[in-house]
Amino acid sequence: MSVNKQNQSEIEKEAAAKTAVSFVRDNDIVGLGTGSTAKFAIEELAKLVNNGLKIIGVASSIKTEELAVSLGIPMQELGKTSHIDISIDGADEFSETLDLIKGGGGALFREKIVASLSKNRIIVTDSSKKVEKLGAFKVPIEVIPTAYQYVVNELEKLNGIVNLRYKEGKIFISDNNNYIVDVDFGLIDKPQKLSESLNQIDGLLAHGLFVSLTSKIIMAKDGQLFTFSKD
Ligand SMILES: O=C[C@H](O)[C@H](O)[C@H](O)COP(=O)(O)O
Repeated sequence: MSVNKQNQSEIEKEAAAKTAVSFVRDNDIVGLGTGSTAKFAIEELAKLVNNGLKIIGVASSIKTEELAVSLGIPMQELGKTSHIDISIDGADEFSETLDLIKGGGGALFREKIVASLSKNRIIVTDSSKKVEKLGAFKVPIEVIPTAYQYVVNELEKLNGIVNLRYKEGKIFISDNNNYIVDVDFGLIDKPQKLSESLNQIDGLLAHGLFVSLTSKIIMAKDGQLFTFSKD
């Protein structure tokens, strides 16, 4: 990406994130996403908290927890949370049907739990994330190491090309001490069907296809805001 394109994408991410934060109300329990776009939302929320907004944050990753705590946002453990009023998170790809691919940063499992607990699920993105059909971005899948080879076999039966994720020369380990595989299924015609097939595989903890888990997507492009929602 050229420097200008990169700047443009950062500007778009920030604009979308700040808009999403305007939906947060006093006393909300707020799900905090992971990644470079969610980070803008967390920083904006922290400013409001320091000016008196009363919220409790719930983090979708260790990195987000550390950031939110360092900025002074009061936090509650995900495992002790039964309800989230609003969550704000990023995505790696989205379609106008509000289906997403997430997990580029490896946080998909906790992000899915946060989204599942949330009443109002807002996704914030720059314009590079919008696609006609999901699938150019390989689907991140979290795998319990003991089941690794079995899960690979099952993913190959679904015509997936499986790549174990590495970081800095070492196998990437998720916040939950599992592996991540990035799986190329080609362009995905039926995300719901693929999601259901993946959900059947023992040892596959979570996959990055988010279907029916989004209320609204806020995308910024060329200084304008675009909103995608079911209603
Ligand atoms: O695991 C990471 C998350 O799903 C992120 O929300 C996703 O990768 C988008 O990240 P970014 O906002 O940095 O593009």
